[in-house]
Amino acid sequence: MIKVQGMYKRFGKTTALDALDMEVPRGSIYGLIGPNGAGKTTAMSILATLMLPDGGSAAVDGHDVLSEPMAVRGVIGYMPDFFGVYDGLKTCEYLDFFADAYYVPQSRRKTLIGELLELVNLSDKYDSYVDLLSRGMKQRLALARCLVHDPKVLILDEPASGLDPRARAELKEIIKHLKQLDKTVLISSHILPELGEICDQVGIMEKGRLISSGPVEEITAAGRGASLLRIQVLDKVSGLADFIKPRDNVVSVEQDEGALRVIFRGDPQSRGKLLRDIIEGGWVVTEFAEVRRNLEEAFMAVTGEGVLK
Ligand SMILES: Nc1ncnc2c1ncn2[C@@H]1O[C@H](COP(=O)(O)OP(=O)(O)OP(=O)(O)O)[C@@H](O)[C@H]1O
Repeated sequence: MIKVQGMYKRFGKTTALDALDMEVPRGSIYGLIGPNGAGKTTAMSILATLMLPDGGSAAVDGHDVLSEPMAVRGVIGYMPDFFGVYDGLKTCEYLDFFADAYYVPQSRRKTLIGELLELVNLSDKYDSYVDLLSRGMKQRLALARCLVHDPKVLILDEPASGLDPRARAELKEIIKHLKQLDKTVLISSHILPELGEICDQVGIMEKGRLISSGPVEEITAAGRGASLLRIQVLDKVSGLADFIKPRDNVVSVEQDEGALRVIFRGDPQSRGKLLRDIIEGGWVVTEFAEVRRNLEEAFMAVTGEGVLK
């Protein structure tokens, strides 16, 4: 549904997108994950036809973003990371305004607005002023606004940012519902474990490139050949952490109660060598196993990032 090929974008000396390639399958919920400044917003703005790339190409539902921007706008609903609502407008008027902007006939608007407010759990706010809604409600209203023209694709830039856990959970449920309505959803976020739960596919972005992508299970299982090992020994655990840290192929070592969680980027032979070295170092090994990582750990293994928002 979305295809980006070799896309470049520079702002002065900053390269925001550096030959970005990305494919979002039709009907999927695709999570775009990356640290601040990775280029997520830039990529989404270009797909939303609000910014021109310096090179490369992108198409949404077969429409080229450069040569057919109006066709692209017809098939997408875009929710930016920061948006305003208008003072003195009621929720129903706000949606009516956007439905009008998308040429929805007046005769259909009242029913449509009722349906959209129901979809985003705001039916009881029909007559409320939009600037008085809570942040979570404004976020849901913005999502409803993206849907007035029944687009096939939704491009949501950090929709969960700044929301409390309950509001995030509500948003997640709505996004899952959108999938049932056959929408394709491209969503960016820093809230990695949550994205893992709702996304079918994930792309990990760093420095303007997609450095890893695929089904969530694949990314969490194998992020670029890195694996998560759980190592348990009878005693001297902290000594073992110091012993392992400087070794080849070791990305990070964390002590988790009595065990070590080691992100290791090496082939089975080098993993075997690590085990042999530990035993020869005098430790009694009671567990040495690969465990499934959550999305956050996969992200860190792939990007080598230690700090996340
Ligand atoms: N209008 C602009 N002018 C100058 N530099 C920009 C502009 N927009 C983005 N950049 C730079 O391009 C890079 C990518 O920014 P972008 O906002 O796309 O990243 P992001 O992944 O969305 O980050 P965040 O998670 O913080 O929103 C950053 O280095 C940013 O400073």
